[in-house]
Amino acid sequence: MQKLLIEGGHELSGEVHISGAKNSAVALLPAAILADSTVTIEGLPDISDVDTLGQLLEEIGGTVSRDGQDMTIHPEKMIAMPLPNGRVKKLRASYYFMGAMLGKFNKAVIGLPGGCYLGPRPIDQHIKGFEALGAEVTNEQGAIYLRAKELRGARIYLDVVSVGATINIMLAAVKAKGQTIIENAAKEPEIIDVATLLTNMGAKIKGVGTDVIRIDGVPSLHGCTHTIIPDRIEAGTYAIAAAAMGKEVIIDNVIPQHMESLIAKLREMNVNIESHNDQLYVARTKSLSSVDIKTLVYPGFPTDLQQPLTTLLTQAGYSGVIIDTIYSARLKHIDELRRMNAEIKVEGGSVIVSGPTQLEGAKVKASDLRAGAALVIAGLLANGVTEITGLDHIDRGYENLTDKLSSLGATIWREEMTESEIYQDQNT
Ligand SMILES: CC(=O)N[C@H]1[C@@H](OP(=O)(O)OP(=O)(O)OC[C@H]2O[C@@H](n3ccc(=O)[nH]c3=O)[C@H](O)[C@@H]2O)O[C@H](CO)[C@@H](O)[C@@H]1O
Ligand SMILES: C=C(OP(=O)(O)O)C(=O)O
Repeated sequence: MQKLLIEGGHELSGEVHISGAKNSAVALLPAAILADSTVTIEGLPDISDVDTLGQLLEEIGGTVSRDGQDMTIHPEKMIAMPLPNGRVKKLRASYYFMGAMLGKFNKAVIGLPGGCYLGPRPIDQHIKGFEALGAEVTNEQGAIYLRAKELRGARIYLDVVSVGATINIMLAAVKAKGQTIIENAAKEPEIIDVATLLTNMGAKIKGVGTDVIRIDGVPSLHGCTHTIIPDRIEAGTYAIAAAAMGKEVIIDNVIPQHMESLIAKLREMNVNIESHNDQLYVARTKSLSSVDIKTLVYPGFPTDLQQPLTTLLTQAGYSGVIIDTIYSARLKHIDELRRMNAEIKVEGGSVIVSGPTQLEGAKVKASDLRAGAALVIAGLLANGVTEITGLDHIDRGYENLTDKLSSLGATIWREEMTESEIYQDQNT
């Protein structure tokens, strides 16, 4: 087990290349199950979620080969292997095996997913969708059992705008008989990416990127090659790091239109940020202004950048208020930031961050992926050395974080933990 060490106070400059989007990757790979022939996904990020999904595809009989950022999946010999336990618990997106296997085999057994703890993360809307398509769904000892004689298109209104439910219902519906209409669908760019793959596989999908998606079922889907979109959350994390410590940072391989809410907020904070083609240019300014932030579904401010932005707000004058309307309990970074001298209060559903504050290096723990990102940015800002544990979370979503930040001039490295450090870490 390793820990991450950061000696703070070093300016960032240079160029960082953004990897493929985690939240697309984790849906594109299960989507390959639906094809009858070979699917290649190009530009995948080198993160543990992708490794785990590759292994799960092999568990159900797929042949999977990896060539750098590309993964080729041969689905011909896949079977409806039950996956009630094991790897499915390591990540959130294993829930996409429900929709994809139901769509392909009319049955699936998938253990309830893991992933970041952000407060309760129900999947009732996914299940409502599967049932509307004709599946019988039961929860037996922590695994979801899905069975259908045949899937038939249906009109499904999502009570909550959900990325996972929108994609999962698309996966289950693309081969169902007749038309499926998803109303109050989510509009995230990753959903469009998945629909693009499915369309290239032969699916008939209209309206993606709006809140009504229409799917006309087709009897079979074929293989294809698909290139993933860049990760707007990884790009946003580097943009926030550059706003904190950047002399001049170029963030390469981004779609700026996917990042408008963040760019607007950073400008409101007085950060120097410009976009040009597929690059962002970011530099810190002498004084940052506080802003208030409310996370919303896309195109609103993403909940996945709420925690990193909290760190930046500790550097801004006066007080900024953050309200996470998607995951109100996504707050586990706060105590850790307080250990580093941050002044943060939680009142009702509001997080009030005061600043500017000189952060101090400390031993802290990443309780989830973006809490980890928030702590890394705090480490870049802090006096002295910050030690971060809980790297398994960070490794789920950030490719080569240490190398990417080192190449920008950060002093950051990983070290093996001693047995007593591991013991202490596991008991705190
Ligand atoms: C793998 C992946 O893509 N993860 C992303 C995805 O998670 P995920 O797909 O799990 O998040 P959702 O969009 O489904 O969740 C949005 C909100 O809907 C609620 N909800 C969701 C489903 C459901 O059946 N019932 C229900 O009540 C959730 O509790 C949450 O409050 O979108 C989140 C919101 O942008 C991001 O933080 C995650 O990074
Ligand atoms: C919450 C996240 O991921 P997951 O849904 O995979 O847990 C995230 O990417 O910030």
